[in-house]
Amino acid sequence: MTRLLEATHLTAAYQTGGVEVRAVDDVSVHIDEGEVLGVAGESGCGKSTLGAILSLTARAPLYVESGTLVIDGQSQDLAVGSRIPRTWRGSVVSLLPQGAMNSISPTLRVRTLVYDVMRAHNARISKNEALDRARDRLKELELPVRVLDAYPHQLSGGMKQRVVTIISTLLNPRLLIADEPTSALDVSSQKALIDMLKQMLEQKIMSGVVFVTHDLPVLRTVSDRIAVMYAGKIAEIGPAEEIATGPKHPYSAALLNSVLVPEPAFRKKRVRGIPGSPPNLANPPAGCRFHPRCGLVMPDCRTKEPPHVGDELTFSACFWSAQHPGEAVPADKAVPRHIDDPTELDLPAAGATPAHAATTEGANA
Ligand SMILES: Nc1ncnc2c1ncn2[C@@H]1O[C@H](COP(=O)(O)OP(=O)(O)OP(=O)(O)O)[C@@H](O)[C@H]1O
Repeated sequence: MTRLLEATHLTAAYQTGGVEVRAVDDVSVHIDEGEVLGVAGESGCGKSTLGAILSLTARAPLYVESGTLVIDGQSQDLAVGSRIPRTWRGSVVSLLPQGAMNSISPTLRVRTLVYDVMRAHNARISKNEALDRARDRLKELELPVRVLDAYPHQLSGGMKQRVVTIISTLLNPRLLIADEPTSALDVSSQKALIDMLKQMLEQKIMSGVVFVTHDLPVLRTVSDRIAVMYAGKIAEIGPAEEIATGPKHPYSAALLNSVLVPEPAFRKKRVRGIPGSPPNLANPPAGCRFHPRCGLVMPDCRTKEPPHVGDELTFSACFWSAQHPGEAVPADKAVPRHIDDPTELDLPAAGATPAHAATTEGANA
């Protein structure tokens, strides 16, 4: 397998009103050519922020403190102050942002949007050239060329999302970062979009996809590997089937156990929520960030950073995994039945806004 992306030591924080929320903390991810990497985790765990860093779209109040991307042997430093060449955005990495299909202006035809996007990357491109490129792409993907003449409201939700995906990839980016692309779609439109993304990978329109969603069944269908994030860090990363059927990190096991869908693999399991709530990232717990909610917690978890057990493509960041290498977590042991000391959870005071309720507009706009 050829390596497409090496992203190392990514750290970024939101700085608002004197409070620093480190939403992604020393995360490294690697993607091979042709792979779809799914990113899962509860709301507020840093999925969209990771997407913003990888797609080079982080902007105030989100500041990248450190990190390097290597794509096709070209290295790019991401820390604040680094010069990011214009050519990287759109043609090396491209973002399909959360809610993109609802942010299309209702007064513009799709063809105008295509031209505006292409012109933003190449001021000298003619309208005909831009539209020819879009027409060819629609034909390659067996979609009707007449969508170019439509206004957004004339397209179904599923078609709108496929069109936005096509526009985001007109420059053939090496890596597409898709943030919750299927969340607002019905199941048949979800399937159509996933099939189209796979077709685009086969046709080498792009060479890899980072697919961010909280929807585990969708991730299992679309991803080759899944990264499970918790409180700004990767708890576990591994082949999608292994994560879905034999997770090695207690948090992955707990997350899977709380899925409420009638999928055959999940149907036999007793669905159980995860007690407590994710920590406030302005003040995360010491040691393993999941330790206050973990059923397999041991003394080291409270004070020490957990080791990565495995290799760079497949690992579980966990002391239990270090003692049980290769073993799946027993699902009924992943979380405690009760949490005796709720103060350990760093819950917000009554009436306070949880940290993860803040807007992400700044990061992905
Ligand atoms: N503009 C912002 N200002 C301050 N904090 C923010 C901002 N945007 C996000 N955060 C915080 O950063 C953390 C990570 O947020 P992020 O949106 O990346 O999570 P997520 O996993 O994508 O969540 P969701 O699934 O709800 O989109 C959260 O604690 C959130 O409160």
